[in-house]
Amino acid sequence: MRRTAVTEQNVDLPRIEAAVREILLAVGEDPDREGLKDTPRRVAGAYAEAFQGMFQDPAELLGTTFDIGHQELVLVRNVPFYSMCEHHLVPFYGTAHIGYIPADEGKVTGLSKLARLVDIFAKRPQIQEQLTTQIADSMMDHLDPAGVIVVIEAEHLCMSMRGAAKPGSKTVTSAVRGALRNAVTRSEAMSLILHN
Ligand SMILES: Nc1nc2c(ncn2[C@@H]2O[C@H](COP(=O)(O)OP(=O)(O)OP(=O)(O)O)[C@@H](O)[C@H]2O)c(=O)[nH]1
Ligand SMILES: [Zn+2]
Repeated sequence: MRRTAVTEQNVDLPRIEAAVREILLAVGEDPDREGLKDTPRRVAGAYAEAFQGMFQDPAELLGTTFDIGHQELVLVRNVPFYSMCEHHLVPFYGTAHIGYIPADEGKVTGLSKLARLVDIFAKRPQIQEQLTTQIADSMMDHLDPAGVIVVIEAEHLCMSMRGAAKPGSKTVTSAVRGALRNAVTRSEAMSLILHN
């Protein structure tokens, strides 16, 4: 399933508004009181923004490439992101580190595209492992690189503000593909990632 349009119009805002009104009623609130009367509309807009990655196409984003004959590691470190845990629909957020080695005939993309790629997959109902592998696999699919490494560190509000209630705990995930699976290359990339 591929959806390409990049607009909030793809999200059914009235449907979210109706659902938010139901939630407010269900917790015993009065959705018509002054402070809450615009809340369903605001939440619908906020959700449309939080899930806009559903309607963006990584193939299109990574479609603009160029060849600069660089076949060494390119690493973009500390890309901040906000995502929504698909189990609880509360945020998880942190930083992504994305590296790749262009192949002989491989393509190089703009650095900003890598940062935007994180958002395409972060702005969906997500789990951290899947976010990590989707970024890595999408780079493998669209840039034909020799290798890819993606490392993500995040705090999950579903673990901080509720449930296990462990604020400050960080989850780290990685996805490594192709030549970056090689122990030496991988450890070079990891030392650059950790060199904060
Ligand atoms: N693997 C993984 N788990 C996640 C992620 N985000 C949230 N979770 C976990 O998903 C699990 C859902 O567990 P359930 O037992 O179905 O839900 P729950 O009763 O709300 O669980 P608690 O959070 O332990 O209260 C929890 O352990 C969450 O910590 C993620 O990105 N990756
Ligand atoms: Zn959760």
